[in-house]
Amino acid sequence: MSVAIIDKYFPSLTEDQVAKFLKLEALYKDWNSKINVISRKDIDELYVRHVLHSLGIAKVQPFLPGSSILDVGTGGGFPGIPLAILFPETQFYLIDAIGKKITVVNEVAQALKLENVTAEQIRAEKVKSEFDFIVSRAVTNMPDFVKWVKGKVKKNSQHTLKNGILYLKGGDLSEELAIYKTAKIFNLPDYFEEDFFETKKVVHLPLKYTGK
Ligand SMILES: C[S@@+](CC[C@H](N)C(=O)[O-])C[C@H]1O[C@@H](n2cnc3c(N)ncnc32)[C@H](O)[C@@H]1O
Repeated sequence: MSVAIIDKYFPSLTEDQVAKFLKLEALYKDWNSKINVISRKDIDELYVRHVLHSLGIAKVQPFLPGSSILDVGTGGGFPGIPLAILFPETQFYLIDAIGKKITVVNEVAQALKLENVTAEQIRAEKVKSEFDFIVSRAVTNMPDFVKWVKGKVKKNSQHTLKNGILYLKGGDLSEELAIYKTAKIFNLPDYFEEDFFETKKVVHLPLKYTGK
């Protein structure tokens, strides 16, 4: 399936954004042959399985210009790169524990002239700054994730949600979140279970992490 599928769900893209999305396929096919960042069986479905899936976050939370987003465990740049194309005036900080993956992210960001992307090899636990939002996809279970990102969401964000994490993940989230019912870390049941666009996957997006 081609880049046209993005236009179906995001019809107001500029020519520059369409051109950037279009370039992703060749870039990732080339980089994936050198450093494996996307599973081989998925690379032909890049736009649906990776790009649109990442953009599911935009459906729930459009980011404001000037806001800052941390992408934890970005791998080859998901969801950070597609979101950075969609929100060119939002600053994205993409991190991963593995240096080779950050090499791919930097090369892709440079090829696309994405000036709103900074990428670094660093473990999530070591990040010191605070962000308006933390995004992530398929990295770890919720309890570990919460430990890593605790204290990294701004208390007074300009966003209506105030602060939050948007984590695309599968698995039985109700079980993983059960321990938070008493801790009140999440305002349950404030999380989404949706089949975004044509990804044919149910993903969970926990919202309104209170950061306490
Ligand atoms: C399954 S991959 C997912 C990559 C990407 N988010 C995606 O959806 O394609 C998980 C990634 O998380 C990274 N990771 C695991 N633990 C991490 C940590 N503590 N800090 C930063 N990155 C981590 C791994 O190196 C790996 O690249």
